[in-house]
Formats: sequence, structure tokens, C-alpha cells
Amino acid sequence: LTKEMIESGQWKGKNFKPFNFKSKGRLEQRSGHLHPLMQLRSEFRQIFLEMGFTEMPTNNFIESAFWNFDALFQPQKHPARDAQDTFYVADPAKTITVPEDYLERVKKTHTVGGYGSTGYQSDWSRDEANKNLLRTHTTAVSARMLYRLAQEGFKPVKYFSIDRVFRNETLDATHLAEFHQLEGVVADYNLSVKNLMGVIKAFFEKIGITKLRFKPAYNPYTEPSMEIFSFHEGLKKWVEVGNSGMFRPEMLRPMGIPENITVAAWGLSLERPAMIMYEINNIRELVGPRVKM
Ligand SMILES: COC[C@@H]1[C@H](c2ccc(C#Cc3ccccc3)cc2)[C@@H]2CN(C(=O)Nc3ccc(OC4CC4)cc3)C[C@@H](O)[C@@H](O)CN12
Repeated sequence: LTKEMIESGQWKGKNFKPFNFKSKGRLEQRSGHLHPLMQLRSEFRQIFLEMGFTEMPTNNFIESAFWNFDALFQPQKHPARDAQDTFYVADPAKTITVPEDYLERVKKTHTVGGYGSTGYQSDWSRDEANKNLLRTHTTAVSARMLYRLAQEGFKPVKYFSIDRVFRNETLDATHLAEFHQLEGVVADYNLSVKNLMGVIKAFFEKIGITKLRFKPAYNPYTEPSMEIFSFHEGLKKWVEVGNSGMFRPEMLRPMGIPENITVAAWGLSLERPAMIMYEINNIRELVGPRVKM
């Protein structure tokens, strides 16, 4: 049966067999599917939601050095702030607005300290804090959210973020210049390290990781800080599965977070677990122009 037969009326003299509505289409209908990383991201998002965490708004890849570093009490001379570790943005180069009174408290905490801290006893430059960059961690978003929480009237919260972060690192088989960071933040009255370890244990249990060990570590914005390790039965070795700590008073107090409030936080990536779960050795198999499906 053709268009011409229908238009000319020739179809009238022909015999047609009944249309078989049950016949399969000619081509196997391949349905779409999520990229493995996006699949894992939604699984982790579900875990955080089940644990009562609220997702933070991470829809700003470009961040101010103020929120990415200074608000976190990360010193202006810290190597992580150098251009070989951080992507600075040329245009727009400068942050437009930061709450002036808060900026002054941050400047004071960096220079002479306060809240029991001696600070860094070094100069602090507003120009340095006003630089725009590609965020190096979603902890910058945690800082924004904790500041807003303090300003709007503190109440206990559980926040999480899962999104892209950017580091000007040397590329190799397991490192690209960007990765996805997951971060969990719990702010409540008098939380301690035991609560931090407990929530981390509960989180990792949901992805089948049970044997955890915590190793003292250092982050400029948390004290104490701990690296998190788990014994991987498949790989028969201890694998670092994340980092964690209690946000320092030098970060929280200038925001206006009350004295008796402490904030526990931890972070991990999406790519590392994805590579282990999908047994991928080169990260380019996971992301990049030729993704094997
Ligand atoms: C530049 O690299 C940073 C990234 C990334 C990372 C590290 C730290 C944080 C953080 C944090 C933090 C600390 C304190 C307060 C707030 C946030 C976030 C991501 C992973 C963190 N890591 C990491 O994801 N490892 C990991 C996680 C899960 C996992 O699942 C199992 C198989 C099923 C396996 C491995 C640890 C290492 O891979 C590390 O070498 C690489 N890290």
C-alpha cells in the first residue's frame, strides 16, 4: 500500500491481509539508561534522603574565594589556593557582594583570631577573598548554608550535597581536573566526634561498607579531622573511603553560629566508588569522549 495507491484510488481493487497489531517492531527498541556515575549519584542521593538529609543548592560552579576558602578559615597563603591547584576565573574576576559585617569578622579571625583562637597572625587581603574561581569542594556550599542558617535563626539541620568540583591537578589514570564530591553536614547542640563517627558508620553501612577505621588527619576547616578507611574484601586491602571532621569555631563563630552548636561533616567522591564497583582502572573509561556502554 503506497501513497500513490491511496491518492489514485487504485487501492480499492486490491486484497489486503488484516493488520497484525501484535507483530514486533523491526528493530529492537533500545531504551535509554543513566550513565553509571549518574546512577550512583541517584543511589547516594536516595541514601542521604532516607537518612533525613536535605539537599543543598549546588547550582553554582563558579564561587568566590571568600566562600570557598576564607569563610572556611583556610589561610590566604595555603598552597591549595595557588593557581596550580585552583582554577581562577578571569571574567568575571571579582566577587560582587559578600556580607560586609561577616567579611570583617572573617578578616579579624584570620588576622588576630578570636573565639579562643590566635588566628594566623598574618595579613588578610580583601582582593584575594574577592577572586572568583571554580569551586574546589562543595564545602563552599556548606559554608553558605551554615551562614544563612545562623542569620535566619539556628535550628538543628542535616544537609548534603553531591555535585561537580574542580581542581587544577595533574591528570593521570585516576585523576581528572574535576570530580563529584559528596558531603554530609550535621549541625546540632553539642555534637562530638562520636556522633560524627556514628553518622559516617550509618552512611557507609547503606552501601555495604561495615569495617571502618578512622585515622587522624588535617583539614584547615575541621578540628579534629579524620580520614576514613574500610577493608575492601574484594581488593583484600584497606581503602580510603573519605575524609571528615568537626568544623572549627574559627569557621562557625564568625557566621553567628551559637557557642553550644557543633557541626560534623564528611566527604567522599563519586568517581572512586564507581571505579571500584564497575572494576574500572582508568577513569577515562568512566567519563570522557568514548564511553563504552
Ligand atoms: C582530591 O581527591 C579528593 C578525593 C575525594 C574526596 C576527598 C575528601 C573529601 C572531603 C571532605 C570533607 C572533610 C571534612 C568536612 C567536610 C568535607 C571529599 C572528596 C576522594 C575521597 N575518597 C573516596 O571517595 N574513596 C572511596 C569512597 C567510596 C568507596 O566505596 C567503595 C567501593 C564501594 C570507595 C572509595 C578517598 C580517596 O579516593 C582519595 O584518594 C580521593 N578523594
